[in-house]
Amino acid sequence: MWRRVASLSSTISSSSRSLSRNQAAFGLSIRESYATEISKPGEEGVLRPKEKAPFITFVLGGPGSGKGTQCEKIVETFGLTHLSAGDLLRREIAMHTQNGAMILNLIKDGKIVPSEVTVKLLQKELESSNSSKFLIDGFPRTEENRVAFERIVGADPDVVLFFDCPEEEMVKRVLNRNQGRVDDNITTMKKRLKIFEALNRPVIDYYKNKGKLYTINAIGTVDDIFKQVLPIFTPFEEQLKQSRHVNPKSPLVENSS
Ligand SMILES: Nc1ncnc2c1ncn2[C@@H]1O[C@H](COP(=O)(O)OP(=O)(O)O)[C@@H](O)[C@H]1O
Ligand SMILES: O=c1ccn([C@@H]2O[C@H](COP(=O)(O)OP(=O)(O)O)[C@@H](O)[C@H]2O)c(=O)[nH]1
Ligand SMILES: [Mg+2]
Repeated sequence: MWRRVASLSSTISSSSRSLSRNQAAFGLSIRESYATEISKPGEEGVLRPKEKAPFITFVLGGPGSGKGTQCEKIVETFGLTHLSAGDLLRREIAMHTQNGAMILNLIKDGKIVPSEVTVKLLQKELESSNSSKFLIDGFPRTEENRVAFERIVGADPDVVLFFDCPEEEMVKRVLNRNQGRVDDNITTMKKRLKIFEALNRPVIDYYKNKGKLYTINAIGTVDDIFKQVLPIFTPFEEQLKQSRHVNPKSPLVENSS
């Protein structure tokens, strides 16, 4: 669904001037204009509503706060498609792509990869997916990331989760993670915590001010924490039920028996 809509993005950017005119004329935002179909011959200048924008959840929290772990539970229960920005970047390293070496150096040093690189990777995944409900894990890390996503993808999150965890706990978890990650060591972890406070906090505050932020106390067992996550999605029940990838065991799927 999203792929079909987003494939219009090249048409849109190549005719941005006429699009702005159309947007102005119809009072449409970029997000809404992605959800329209360009008119057929004989219907010039008419933008007809076509597809709904995707349901997007951003998952924020410091390193080791449990984002990835809770994302797995959310996917299992609600069938959203999980896109981990960190995993996409690590895949670039593993595949030795053009940006692979640069990404590796930044991750080793706990620094943030240029927004354009990360947003393009996310955009590719969003466009090639048949899903219309996404969990974007570990992104946006900075205000610049947030603005770049808005500009390039042209979508806003419906929900922003923030896993709030004390630093000592995050350090303990990261040092015990055991996934062989180049950044799971005390030196890089200290840098990552500083970068989280300096660059990710403003993003968290931004969504708080927009009324989209859901703060979760990330201390406790995985299941206890998930109990706080579950009700956040209840108001979105109808939208999530329409997902093609929804897990049949999801509490949001009506029992047919
Ligand atoms: N509630 C929890 N209590 C204890 N350990 C946890 C909890 N949630 C996750 N972990 C563990 O902590 C480590 C970091 O979790 P992860 O989900 O990878 O965090 P993040 O994606 O935020 O860095 C992993 O080894 C994970 O198994
Ligand atoms: O949008 C992103 C996501 C991740 N990273 C880099 O990838 C690392 C690991 O991110 P991930 O989300 O996998 O780490 P987690 O918070 O889950 O431990 C970060 O420290 C950054 O160096 C980045 O630059 N931009
Ligand atoms: Mg993670």
